[in-house]
Amino acid sequence: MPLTPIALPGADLAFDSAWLGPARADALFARLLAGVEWRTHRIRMFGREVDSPRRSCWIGDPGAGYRYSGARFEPHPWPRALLPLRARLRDEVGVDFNSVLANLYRDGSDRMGWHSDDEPELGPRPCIASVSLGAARRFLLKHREGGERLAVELPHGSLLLMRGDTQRHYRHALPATARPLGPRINLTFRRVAVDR
Ligand SMILES: O=C(O)CCC(=O)C(=O)O
Ligand SMILES: [Fe+2]
Repeated sequence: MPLTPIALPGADLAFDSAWLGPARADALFARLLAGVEWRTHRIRMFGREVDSPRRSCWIGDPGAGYRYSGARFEPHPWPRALLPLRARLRDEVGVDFNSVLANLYRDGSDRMGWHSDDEPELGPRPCIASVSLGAARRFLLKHREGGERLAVELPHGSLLLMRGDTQRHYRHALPATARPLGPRINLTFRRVAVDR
């Protein structure tokens, strides 16, 4: 299936609901679930440090680190299973992503609050490629000032691209759901400035 634009004023979104076929998506999900060093990260909420309501792992090239509470952390090395995705995204999207934030939502109560991916090391108009595996969840976007809102269901094997001014104008979130759901893995491929 091709990447298809999703119309949303001030954003630049493209979506493929079946970027990975079911067999590939199943295999990748199983390998990442078992093979990634999933950890509960500490995040700042309302000025306090709390456990994030999900498991995560930063993955990337040496030096493509991430900043947290003033410190810079080295990412985990790329699992072999992710290298074909990186190469395919380079070909199809034209971006050589050098890092990935992997998130594991163990069930419907795991979630991610409203935020923009607007860290300075991503640059002013970042391209972020979001691959989803496992249970389908609702992804929300909300304009910072205007009333525009969008909900997209992200199924197993889907790819959502956020480009251009999307992060500048919009926040996004993955809300909890009361529906009984199995685990979901999300991979956000990013290109960060390398600290060398
Ligand atoms: O799980 C998702 O679909 C969103 C993840 C996200 O927004 C992020 O990693 O910054
Ligand atoms: Fe995000």
